[in-house]
Amino acid sequence: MPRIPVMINGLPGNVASTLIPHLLADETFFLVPASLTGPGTHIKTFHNDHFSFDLIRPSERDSRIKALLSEYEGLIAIDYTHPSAVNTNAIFYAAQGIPFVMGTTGGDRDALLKTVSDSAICAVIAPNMAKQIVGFQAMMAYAASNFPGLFEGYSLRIQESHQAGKADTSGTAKAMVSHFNALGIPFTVDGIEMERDPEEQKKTWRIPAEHIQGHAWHTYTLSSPDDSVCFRFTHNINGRDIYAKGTLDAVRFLKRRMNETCRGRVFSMIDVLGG
Ligand SMILES: NC(=O)C1=CN([C@@H]2O[C@H](COP(=O)(O)OP(=O)(O)OC[C@H]3O[C@@H](n4cnc5c(N)ncnc54)[C@H](OP(=O)(O)O)[C@@H]3O)[C@@H](O)[C@H]2O)C=CC1
Ligand SMILES: O=C(O)C1=N[C@H](C(=O)O)C[C@H](O)C1
Repeated sequence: MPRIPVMINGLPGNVASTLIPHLLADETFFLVPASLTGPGTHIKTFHNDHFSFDLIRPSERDSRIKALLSEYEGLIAIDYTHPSAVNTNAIFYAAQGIPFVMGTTGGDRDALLKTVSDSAICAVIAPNMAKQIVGFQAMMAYAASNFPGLFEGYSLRIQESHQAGKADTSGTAKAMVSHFNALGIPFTVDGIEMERDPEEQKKTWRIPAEHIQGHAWHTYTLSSPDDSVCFRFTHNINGRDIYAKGTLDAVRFLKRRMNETCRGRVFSMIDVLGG
């Protein structure tokens, strides 16, 4: 089987950089030596221990993409960029016929789905690529559709802590809100409590010092009206390696769907888990 050419967009960002060794170590993939980067990035190349990438700013991408697409036929993009870039990047991929895995959170999610469904490509879009968290999301989706109103009357607290540089409220936490709504709890995403203060993260949350710059801690607490019952769901991720495996699975999944001539479809990570 020929290798799948993969373009990691969002270098030199944190998650995009974390993916490099995982892609290089897997013989399914061929790493494209170029990456879409932000308008404020002034370096022209990004090197890590084993590889060097041309960084392409938004103003340059239209003139650069044709050559890349003819050299790396069947290219699939992985996007870990910035919430402000989600929609413009998706429009770019769709216009260029590039199937993509969108890990980036934020933006206008309805418009994002429409961009893909109106296009000739498919995409995997998910605010969390960590397979075990996706499994938890699938359990919540199952409960929401099979036991509507199960937690009626309960109150809900959603707390999340991420590195100070994170631009938006956790996309994972936001996605969970709809499941809790279906379970009978009126809650809006404005109610999500965000922690971005490194001092609080160390003192109150007890997040290890070495992960203050890269962590994703989430807790969902449900309390009965008289406080006699409490349910608490917690997933605490240190570092970013956990996202790599799911992302690579998503690329493989997407390649299979495109080979089956599937077009204009959006898949979630729950679809990817199911194969
Ligand atoms: N789905 C998942 O499992 C996960 C999703 N995420 C999400 O991924 C995204 C990236 O996270 P993280 O790596 O920590 O963020 P970083 O800020 O570390 O990296 C983002 C990178 O994207 C670049 N960028 C900005 N605008 C554009 C653009 N228009 N086109 C291409 N690149 C651009 C930035 O450049 P510059 O600095 O110049 O702006 C930066 O290099 C976030 O939305 C985060 O929530 C994170 C972890 C897991
Ligand atoms: O920015 C991050 O770091 C993460 N972003 C995603 C989110 O917004 O939910 C996934 C994970 O929480 C890490």
